Amino acid sequence: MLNINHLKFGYKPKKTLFENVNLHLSAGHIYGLLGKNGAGKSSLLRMMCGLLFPKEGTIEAMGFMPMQRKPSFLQQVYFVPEEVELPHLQIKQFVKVNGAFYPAFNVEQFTLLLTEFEVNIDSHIKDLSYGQQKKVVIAFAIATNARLLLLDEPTNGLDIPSKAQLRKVLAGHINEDSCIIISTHQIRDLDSLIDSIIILDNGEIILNESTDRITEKLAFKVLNQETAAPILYAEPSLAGQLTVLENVNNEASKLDIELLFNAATVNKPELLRIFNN
Ligand SMILES: Nc1ncnc2c1ncn2[C@@H]1O[C@H](COP(=O)(O)OP(=O)(O)OP(=O)(O)O)[C@@H](O)[C@H]1O
Repeated sequence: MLNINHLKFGYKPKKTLFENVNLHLSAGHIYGLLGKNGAGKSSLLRMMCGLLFPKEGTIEAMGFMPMQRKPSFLQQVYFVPEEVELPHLQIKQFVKVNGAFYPAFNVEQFTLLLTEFEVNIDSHIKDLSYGQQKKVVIAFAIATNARLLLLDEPTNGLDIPSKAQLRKVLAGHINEDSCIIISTHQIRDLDSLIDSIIILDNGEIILNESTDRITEKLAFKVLNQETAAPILYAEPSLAGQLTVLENVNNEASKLDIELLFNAATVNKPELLRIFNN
C-alpha cells in the first residue's frame, strides 16, 4: 500500500529531519504514528500525500509517486491536517464543490456521519465552532472513501462523545483495501482503534509493529516487588511501578501505548534488539 525507501528530507539545506527512513505499510490496517514534538510526523504525512517532496529516496503509495500528484492518485488519498481551515460556504456548497474531486464520494454517508457528529448539515461553515468544523472535515474525509486516509491529531478539538463517534466511524471505514494512518499525542483517545504502531524518533523509524506482536514481545505490568525479568522501562505510580518487560515467559498483558512510547525512546537499543531478534 505504501513503501518508503531511504527517504531523506529536511526543510533547510543543512538541517536534516529524516536521514534514511524506510517504512512499509499494508492495506487493512489502522496505524498510529507516534513521535515527540518536532519528530516529523506531520511532515511525513505530508510527504505521503505529495504535499512535500523527498530530497532523496522514494515514496510509493498505491502504485503512485505522491510527489507527481497525479489526479488518479489524489482521488484516492485524503489528508486531514491538525489545523483545519474551511472556506466560508454552506456545508452543502462545500460538499458539492469538493466532493466532485473524489469519484467514490458518498453524499448519503457524509450526511449520516454529520448526523452522528450532531452537526446540522444546513449550517454555514462560519457559524460552526472549531470542533464542529473539524467534524465536517473528518466526515468529508471518510465520505471520500479514499483508500489512504491520513489524519493528523484528529481528536484535537473534539468533545468526549465525538471521540467515541470517531473511533466508531473509523473502525467501520477500514477494509482490506484501505489504510488509515493517524498521527497523535492523544493516544488514549484512539488506542482501542489502532492495530499497528509506528514510532518516529530522531529522524528514523524505531518501531513499526502490530499491537499483537508488541504484546507477544513485551509485557506491560504493575510491579510491587523485584522481578528477574529484564525491565526495559519503569515509572512510578500510586499502584506501583508501571513497567515494560521483555516477555520472556509469554505472558498475556494489555498494551499501554504511552509506556511503550517511553520505553522505546528511553531504551531504544533494547527495543531494537527485542524486535529484531
Ligand atoms: N514549513 C516549515 N519550514 C521549516 N521548518 C519546518 C516547517 N514545518 C515544520 N518544520 C520543522 O520540522 C520539524 C518537524 O515538524 P513536524 O510538524 O513535522 O513535527 P511533528 O512531529 O508533527 O510535531 P508536533 O508533534 O509538535 O506536531 C520541526 O522542527 C519543525 O519546526
